[in-house]
Amino acid sequence: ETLAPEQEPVLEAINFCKMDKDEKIGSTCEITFQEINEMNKKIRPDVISLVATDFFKYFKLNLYKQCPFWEDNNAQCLHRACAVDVVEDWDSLPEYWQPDALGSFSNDSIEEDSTKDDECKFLDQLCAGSGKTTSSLDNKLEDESNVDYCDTADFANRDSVLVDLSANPERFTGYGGKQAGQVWQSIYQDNCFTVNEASASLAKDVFYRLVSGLHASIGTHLSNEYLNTETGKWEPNLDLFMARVGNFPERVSNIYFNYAIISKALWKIQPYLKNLEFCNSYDESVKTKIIDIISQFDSRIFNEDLVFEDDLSLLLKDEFRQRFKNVTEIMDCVHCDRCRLWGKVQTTGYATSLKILFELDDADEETKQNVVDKLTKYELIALFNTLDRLSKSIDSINNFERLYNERLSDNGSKLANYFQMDNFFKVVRNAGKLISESMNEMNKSLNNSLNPKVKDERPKEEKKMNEFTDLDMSTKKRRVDTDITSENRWKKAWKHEIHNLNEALTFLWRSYVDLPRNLFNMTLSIMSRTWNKFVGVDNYVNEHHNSAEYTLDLQ
Ligand SMILES: Cc1cc2nc3c(=O)[nH]c(=O)nc-3n(C[C@H](O)[C@H](O)[C@H](O)COP(=O)(O)OP(=O)(O)OC[C@H]3O[C@@H](n4cnc5c(N)ncnc54)[C@H](O)[C@@H]3O)c2cc1C
Repeated sequence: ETLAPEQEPVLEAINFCKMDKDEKIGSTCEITFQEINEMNKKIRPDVISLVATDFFKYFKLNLYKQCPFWEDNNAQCLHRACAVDVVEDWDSLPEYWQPDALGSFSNDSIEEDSTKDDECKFLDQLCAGSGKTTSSLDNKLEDESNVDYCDTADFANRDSVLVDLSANPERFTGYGGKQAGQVWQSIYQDNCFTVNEASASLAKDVFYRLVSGLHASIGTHLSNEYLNTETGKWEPNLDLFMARVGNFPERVSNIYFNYAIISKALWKIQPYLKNLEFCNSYDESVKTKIIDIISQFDSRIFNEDLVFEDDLSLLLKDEFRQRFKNVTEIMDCVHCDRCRLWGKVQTTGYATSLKILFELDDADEETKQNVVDKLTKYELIALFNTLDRLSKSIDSINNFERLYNERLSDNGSKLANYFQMDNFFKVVRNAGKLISESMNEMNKSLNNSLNPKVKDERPKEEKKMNEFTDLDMSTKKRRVDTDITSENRWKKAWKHEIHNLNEALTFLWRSYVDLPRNLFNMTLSIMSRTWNKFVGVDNYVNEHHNSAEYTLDLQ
């Protein structure tokens, strides 16, 4: 789509998130970026307090599972930041978590009853007698269903550990390099559907956006909580965010897209949540929070009916489900435990939302209720924690916007005129490729001029594009001129000439000043050479480099 002429000056003034806040976030979503920003502001406090409750802050995973897809040499990320603190110190838990308060529960009984989900029992006790959630978990573990988008049997594995998510925040760990790249590459490769390409295209698009949105959300968190080695504090790193996410509007928009997916899934199960009983003492407040959050959502946010609407739908849906299941299992190939933990939480959250979105519709009311009742508590925990991750990502993106503008105004340069607050999200309609390419280049030169230390990953990204051939990424144009305006070009040329003139005059001046010394050195050298010749010895006086010699620095 081409731009209306009156928009062009505004578009020239865009910085990294080249999206119009008033644009819709995708063809399957009747909602704009701005509407999601506003929605998120309203729910954020409730989401924060919900995931901090005892029901939602624990998750279970198997940290020792082998990578099922390729030969893994069991290497581990050994940074402290990669580690996960599992729940071992039971004494540190609040009173209502203690074995006494939980009746018959004890560590001995855990070891004896190894056929069941031990720590699940621990959680189940919290909701003792509360019916649905507890019993549905048990049912679920026995009932091998074919509507799952992730492997829920993992939650019943006796090697699994219970983890307090609030004690293991998702942040920068230092994990990366070839191994992390291999995991991402294989996740993106799962996007290659074999069924009829045309009918697969929308599903493929949804799949790609889900994965890319997850990737971008992780990138946002690791940039938002980055260890500043000078202060020892975890703080936002704007440059890192720009390099990983901010300079790629598509990635930012995929975070919003994932937000739409999760919130539509929650919107859809709202009528069937009545049977869920969380925990006696928290039941009411937890439920109230959930209802308050979901009541802010809007059914227009995502239209799942469009994704699998033609004849090939069933086949495609099966393939989609299996491929997404693979994505959740690839998490077992992640060498950094902390990253694996959050990767599992989020892929389980997405898998749960896909199950709700794509498996709930054809059923009658009773069957729908049954599907919701059968959600395991870990699926619910993952679903709400994934909402929290996305909600925090969106919050952080808005904060990075503020930091970016602050930096621009600190520089006090004329460039600030190009980046007014309102322009942050202004977009190139439908992210027209040509414009976005030139904007990327402009951002690059701006970043460099704002902060010479800015780490620009562009060449690396370009290099890696060969490895990620399935990714739909535009090829970057070679930069011809890094100046932004013709005014700047004249300024630069003027400075350049003045510098050269200065160099020439200094050179002349130094030649006159150095003349007597140079004449003396020359005479001495000729005399010594003549004397050596006269007495018949080799010439041992070599010309030596004069440190005082002035070199020209012409540009
Ligand atoms: C499951 C998982 C969880 C992780 N969790 C954490 C964590 O909690 N903390 C932490 O510090 N690190 C985490 N990492 C590592 C992190 O994601 C990066 O892999 C790492 O920081 C190295 O980044 P990179 O710049 O080399 O490129 P990577 O992020 O590894 O990306 C590889 C390539 O993918 C493409 N790409 C990048 N982002 C996107 C996107 N959003 N959409 C489409 N394509 C994209 C680019 O071509 C890029 O070169 C995790 C990795 C994985 C696989």
